Amino acid sequence: MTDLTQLLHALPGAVLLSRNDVIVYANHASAALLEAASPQALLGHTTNEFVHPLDKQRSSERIHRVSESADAGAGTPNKPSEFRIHTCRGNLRMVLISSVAVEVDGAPAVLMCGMDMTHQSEIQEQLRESEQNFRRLFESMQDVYYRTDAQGVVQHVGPGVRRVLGYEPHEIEGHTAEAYYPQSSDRDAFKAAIATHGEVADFSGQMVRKDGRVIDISISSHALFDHNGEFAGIEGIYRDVTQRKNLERELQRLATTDMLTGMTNRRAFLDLAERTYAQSRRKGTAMCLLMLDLDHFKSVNDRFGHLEGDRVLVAFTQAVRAQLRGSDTVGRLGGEEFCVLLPQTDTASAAEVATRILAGTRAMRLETVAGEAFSITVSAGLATLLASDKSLHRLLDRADQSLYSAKRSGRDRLAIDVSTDDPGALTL
Ligand SMILES: Nc1nc2c(ncn2[C@@H]2O[C@H](COP(=O)(O)OP(=O)(O)OP(=O)(O)O)[C@@H](O)[C@H]2O)c(=O)[nH]1
Repeated sequence: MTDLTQLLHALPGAVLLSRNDVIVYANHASAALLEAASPQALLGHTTNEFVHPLDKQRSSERIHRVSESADAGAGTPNKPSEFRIHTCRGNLRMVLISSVAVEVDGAPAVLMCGMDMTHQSEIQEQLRESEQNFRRLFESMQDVYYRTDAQGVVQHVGPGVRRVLGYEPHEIEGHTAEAYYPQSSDRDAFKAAIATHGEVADFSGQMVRKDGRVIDISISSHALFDHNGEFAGIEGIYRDVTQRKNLERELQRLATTDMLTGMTNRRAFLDLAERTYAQSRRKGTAMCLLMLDLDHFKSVNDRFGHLEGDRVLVAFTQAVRAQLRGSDTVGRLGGEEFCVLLPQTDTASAAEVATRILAGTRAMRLETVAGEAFSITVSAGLATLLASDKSLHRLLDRADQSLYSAKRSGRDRLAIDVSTDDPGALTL
């Protein structure tokens, strides 16, 4: 027994022996755990003295049960359980305790062993706190987190989906993501990008909300692979960028529109004409430019004032617009000079349009705010894209020259570029 006592003293785990709840033996590790001066200092104290008031009842019940479980000898140890313990110095510790009924020197006793879990408990608390922080962040995130399987079926979607798409997460989970894309081409382009690069960042697309409204979204995602390297799905986030897109669209509109007439401004018109020119050359399709310039517009300003002049410009551009197809574009090149871009149009058709514009302008019944009636006329110069044209500027120049010739020969008329080899080309 003496040898065994020496061994128990050397044991790193805390061991206590109690009889009628009074400590009759304590090893060095238990003195260290309870911050007692020595093992002897613990003798005569009850074990319950050290237990935190909130854990006292549970502790007494367990010791009572374990004592009763013994039938004339060693009983079954109870399951280890954590208890808050106050040390002799008043420090709080979390201790994992297990006890068993024993018989020592012919009398029943309870043998307890304890392990200090204070540190582990702190780690758990930190983990819990970090988990709670993560959850809070996840719940309040503006972005919607989502994960699909290899077939595109949504496995998980974050709570942000309520705000962005108006659905509860469970209404989305289990369905394929395709259902929420108004244009399948968006989803196809997204899948192709993921297949090629394994990820996409700030990918633009559109989605349909539960209430039917189409919103602009931006997606950042990456492909998932299983441990065999097989494609296992997609994980990422998307966010509602409708406001940003609307703002961008508005800025784009402002940057490309002439404020007075609402027609395309000079820079945007020339950009579009450049693109149309390149496309016509590539595809070998026809294209015409029609230059328009109001006649003696200075006299309108001089007679009625600049504001009346502005109203004439607005009325004139609306009258021009009314004669055109949706694919034609009116650009305000400056002042009272306009240009009409007529893609996929031959000279004869463009001349018909020009003649209608001239007649329409002539027929406009204008009236000042003060009620004075007047009318205006316009001169037009038409040029058709030629195989020999090396740049858009060549075409613009020829349309300009024609306009000059219309002005010189009396105004209120159309002049067609004479260098055109189109058989429908005429100088009116
Ligand atoms: N009201 C108004 N007038 C403008 C605007 N831009 C240019 N103008 C005027 O348009 C007139 C153009 O005059 P001119 O270039 O001499 O040409 P015109 O009088 O139309 O004569 P022709 O072109 O030779 O038939 C000038 O009086 C400009 O002040 C505008 O935004 N608003």
